[in-house]
Amino acid sequence: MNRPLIRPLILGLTGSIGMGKSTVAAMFAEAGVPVFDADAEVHRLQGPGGALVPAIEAGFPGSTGPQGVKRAELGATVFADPAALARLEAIVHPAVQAARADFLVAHADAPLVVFDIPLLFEKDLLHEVDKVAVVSAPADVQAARVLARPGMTAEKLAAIRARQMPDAEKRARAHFVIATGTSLEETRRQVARLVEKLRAGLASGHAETEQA
Ligand SMILES: CC(C)(COP(=O)(O)OP(=O)(O)OC[C@H]1O[C@@H](n2cnc3c(N)ncnc32)[C@H](O)[C@@H]1O)[C@@H](O)C(=O)NCCC(=O)NCCS
Ligand SMILES: Nc1ncnc2c1ncn2[C@@H]1O[C@H](COP(=O)(O)OP(=O)(O)OP(=O)(O)O)[C@@H](O)[C@H]1O
Repeated sequence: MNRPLIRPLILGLTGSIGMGKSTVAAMFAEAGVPVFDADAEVHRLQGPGGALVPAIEAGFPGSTGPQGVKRAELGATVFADPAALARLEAIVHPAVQAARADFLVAHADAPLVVFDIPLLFEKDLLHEVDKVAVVSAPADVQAARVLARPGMTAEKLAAIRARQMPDAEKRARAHFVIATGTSLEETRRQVARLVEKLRAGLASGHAETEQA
């Protein structure tokens, strides 16, 4: 990716389904840190009039309509067929990467930015970031949060978990772990401490694992 010579420190934020990544990303934004939301970007690119709609229609005829990509239908196709998923990713990922590069240029003066990337580890995107923070909560808390969502079932959750790297492995690979099984206030304090530390340039260059 083309980066400006002087650029912000890039903190990759990731975590498995229901771990609280979106909530924590909002806490970084509240603390004044620019946040790039990969999922939101994909939704924009695939939404009504989205830049990727024609290419996705060409690759997957019938998968789009006036509202852009019919995500649930396309998901049913590609999640059952790894070759189809790879074809979709080959359309989507370069566009997201370009949007990230633009975001970095737009925030070149910030000391710190966050790239919120749900599948950071799974899609091998470590080279896009300088440090990685993983949001994590106990498995029972994760399951309770996800199963409370409309339309979610234990079977769907199991299928999604099977496509994601286990939480313990993510934590082992992270530079920082942000615990979200606690109160929102405690998590907000962890985020504030981490922001302060990274902004101050105190984070060592080592791949240490620590609580934020
Ligand atoms: C296939 C699509 C349209 C389905 O959309 P839908 O809203 O139904 O599902 P959603 O995006 O919420 O994904 C559901 C779950 O599937 C998993 N998942 C999504 N994309 C991928 C992928 N490329 N590889 C593996 N798992 C994936 C995630 O763990 C997620 O929790 C959409 O997921 C998509 O366009 N994926 C390809 C782009 C991509 O890689 N996105 C990930 C963020 S960059
Ligand atoms: N300490 C905490 N930190 C973060 N979230 C918390 C905390 N305590 C409770 N929650 C709740 O847990 C839920 C987490 O949902 P959120 O959408 O942030 O997760 P996510 O990991 O982004 O999910 P997904 O990957 O499925 O999009 C929210 O309803 C949030 O209010």
